[in-house]
Amino acid sequence: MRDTLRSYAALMGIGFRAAPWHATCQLLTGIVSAVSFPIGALGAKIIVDSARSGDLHAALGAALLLGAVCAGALASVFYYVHCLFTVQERAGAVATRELMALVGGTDGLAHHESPDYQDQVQRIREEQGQLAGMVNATAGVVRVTATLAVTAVLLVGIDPWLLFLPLLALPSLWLGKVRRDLRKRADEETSEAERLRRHLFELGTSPDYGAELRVFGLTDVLGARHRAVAEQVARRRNRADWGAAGLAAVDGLVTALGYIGAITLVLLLVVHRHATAGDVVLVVGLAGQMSATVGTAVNYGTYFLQILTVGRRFTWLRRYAADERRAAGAARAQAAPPGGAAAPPQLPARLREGIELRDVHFGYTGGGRTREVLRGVDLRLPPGSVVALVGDNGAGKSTLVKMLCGFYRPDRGTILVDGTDLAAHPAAAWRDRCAGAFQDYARLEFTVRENVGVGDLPRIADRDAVAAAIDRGGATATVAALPAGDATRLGTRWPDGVDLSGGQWQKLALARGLMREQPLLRVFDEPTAALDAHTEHALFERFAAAAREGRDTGGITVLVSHRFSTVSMADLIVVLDGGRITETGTHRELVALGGTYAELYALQSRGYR
Ligand SMILES: Nc1ncnc2c1ncn2[C@@H]1O[C@H](COP(=O)(O)OP(=O)(O)OP(=O)(O)O)[C@@H](O)[C@H]1O
Repeated sequence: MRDTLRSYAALMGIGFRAAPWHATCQLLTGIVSAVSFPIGALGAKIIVDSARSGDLHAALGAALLLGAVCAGALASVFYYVHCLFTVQERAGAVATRELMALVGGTDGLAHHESPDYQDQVQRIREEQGQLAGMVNATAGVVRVTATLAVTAVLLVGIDPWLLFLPLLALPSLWLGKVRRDLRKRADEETSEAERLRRHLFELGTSPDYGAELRVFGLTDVLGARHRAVAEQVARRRNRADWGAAGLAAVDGLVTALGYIGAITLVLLLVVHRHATAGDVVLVVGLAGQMSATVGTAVNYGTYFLQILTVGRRFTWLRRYAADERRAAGAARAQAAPPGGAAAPPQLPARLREGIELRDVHFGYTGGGRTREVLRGVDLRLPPGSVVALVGDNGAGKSTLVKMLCGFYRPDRGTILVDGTDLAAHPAAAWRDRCAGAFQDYARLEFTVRENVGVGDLPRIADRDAVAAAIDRGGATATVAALPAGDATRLGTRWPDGVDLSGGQWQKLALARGLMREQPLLRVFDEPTAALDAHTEHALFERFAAAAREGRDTGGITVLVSHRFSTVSMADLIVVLDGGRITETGTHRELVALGGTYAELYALQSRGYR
């Protein structure tokens, strides 16, 4: 219950924060328009009764009241609709931003691997439009409640038994909830299949996979799989829809019987002179309106509950993010030096001792089990050094790089930065001192300048700094050849957008990773796979020279590459195998050792001869 209230408050908060005036007016104008119909029916009753008793003044007064009520209802409906759209639009933007902050704002990456998390995020993505709808749903429920309340008062005035008419809304609401539950269960049961269906669609239509699909002739296979999955989803959802349709028929029957019963009762009252002709008009009007009101009540009630479900997911995400923050805070507190000050330790301006990994273990958790990927890694990265990580695919190189960046916390062991546990530092403070380029670099469809400048946000508008980073990334010629130079917009979905080759995108990602000038840690996790070996070698030679020049800050450069011509220039080479370090040393030392490195180096060198 507390969760439900919290979810409700969160979603109403989004609407009221986004458009406070319009949200308030939507609720108020909703009430005005809701009571106008029963009041109008009352006006009709007074007109009929006054006409029958020959009271012209009362009849004309009631006619005037009716006209005023109609005018008020029309005006309030217009403003209600205006408020509805305004709230919906503004709240949608606020909700989307909050969602982006929740998903992208957590310190680490571990949540992206949790199936539970992915499932919630996927569903919330599909239903995100509803996050903005709570003010609308509440206004709808308030409107229906106001109509039912005024109707009940008017009916009780004729005969208390007529109260059963508005009370018929209750079974209708219950049947509506059962119908909604049927559909919800079907959606939940088909959510995995639905994800697969979307993935197949994406594979079949994305330009990224076009070449492979054609080479392997996969289009038909994907189509057949898509058909099978779509049929499975449709079968399950159809079953739920038929069940819901049956319940809707029962609901309609109950409402119709209620209508007939109310009119019969008031006619009997007239026959026994306990009611007037005007009462018949009033009951016919109210009962006729009742089925529409009950229908609206069911729709808004269902909509309300649906949004509440999305709200619970939203609250779940919020809580997840808060738990993550708390866990990071607890880890920081635990890692803080004993007897240290309450404030977190400061990162040094320059590294003196370097970075040290002590018995670091880490595993990815999925499907209820953890698979260990790093097993007792002990490693010292000296200040100002260029360190290369090598090893077979899946050896754990990228995982180690991500741990150094603070994206994952070790399951066991510690990472020390100048002797202080990395976990003791706020994640954001450490990330501000890191830079890098990764295998899965982002293709940001902004201008070239922004694409590179986001690598150091405070200097994004500094054209010289961006040009220098583009030069360091070896992308000057690429950018010069673009129609508007560094102001060229990238991406084919924009009218003036230009697409780049894989290698050109990678050079921009490299330039982005080189925007920060004096980070304590710079990582290059195979960001040059699309470049030829000579270009990669030349670029890394320049990076290494720049890193060595900047040794006064003690910054460490870690690079991952499968090309030994690049790796050989590092000050320290680390060979990883199955999550363990098997060899460390300089190129010369490792060749002399005659182990895995020497063997692989010899193999690649022969290939180049
Ligand atoms: N997000 C993840 N969730 C679960 N397992 C993962 C994840 N990322 C990597 N792994 C697994 O961890 C192991 C190490 O992966 P990692 O990417 O660190 O290797 P790598 O040495 O960088 O490989 P490559 O040279 O292919 O890039 C692999 O077996 C991989 O399947």
